[in-house]
Amino acid sequence: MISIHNVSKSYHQQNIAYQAISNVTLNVNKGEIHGIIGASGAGKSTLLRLMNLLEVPDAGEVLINNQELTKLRGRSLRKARQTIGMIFQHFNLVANKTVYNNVLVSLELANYPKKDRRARVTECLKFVGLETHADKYPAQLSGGQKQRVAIARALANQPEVLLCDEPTSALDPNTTAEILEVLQTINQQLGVTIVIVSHEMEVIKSICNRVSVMEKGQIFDTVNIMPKGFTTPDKNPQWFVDQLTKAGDLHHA
Ligand SMILES: Nc1ncnc2c1ncn2[C@@H]1O[C@H](COP(=O)(O)OP(=O)(O)OP(=O)(O)O)[C@@H](O)[C@H]1O
Repeated sequence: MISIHNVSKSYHQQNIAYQAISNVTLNVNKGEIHGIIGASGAGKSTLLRLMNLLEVPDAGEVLINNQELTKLRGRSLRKARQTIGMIFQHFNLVANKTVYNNVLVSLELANYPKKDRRARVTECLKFVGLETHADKYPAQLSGGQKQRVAIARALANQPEVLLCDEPTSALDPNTTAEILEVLQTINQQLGVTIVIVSHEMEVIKSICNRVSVMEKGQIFDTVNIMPKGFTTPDKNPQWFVDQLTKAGDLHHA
């Protein structure tokens, strides 16, 4: 599905080159949820951004469905990129557009048939459970709801791959579980291949079936794992109290 061959990427700052990715080769198989984990600065986000050419590699090849992205330019690159959706830690929504229009933008950019746009936006918002929030603005939403809008926007053009850059790192544990559940449903019901970068071990262990561990711009190892699932979100205030007091080292005021 995604093949990265001998890819390298360096950043240049004040004439000093920093090698963020060194000669990485990686295959992400169709239908899997592939995690990328490692210490801060290991190169996780850079590797993810190389997969849709948000970062252009200095060397090596990036292929999606055997099509070499690194050889495409202009219109054909834009078309190939439509098979890849992406979501981010801080959602990247347009603040002065409604939820509906945030999703619509991605259809407009892809020249989606005009007559079908309304139905497609509504379908995507329904999928993430936000159809009643279409006229709200991002500032009126919770973090989890913002990430759902970003997911709806990423799904609008029916991508085959969804790249997720720290998708839950700005969210509390309960909202994290809700978003992981949405991602798992996208994988299972829509057959979308998912690549998820996270520094949170629990997040990676919960839904991934293959994980690459990065260190200093390289892949240290790739392992197959059995996703261990996530606990159902519990919003009951007593649950928070129990979590705080169960170790016995805190007392009620
Ligand atoms: N646009 C940039 N310009 C200069 N250096 C960059 C840029 N983006 C990343 N880097 C550097 O490349 C290295 C890898 O960064 P990257 O964000 O890919 O790591 P990461 O593993 O995702 O880290 P984190 O978990 O902290 O986000 C870091 O040392 C970072 O400072």
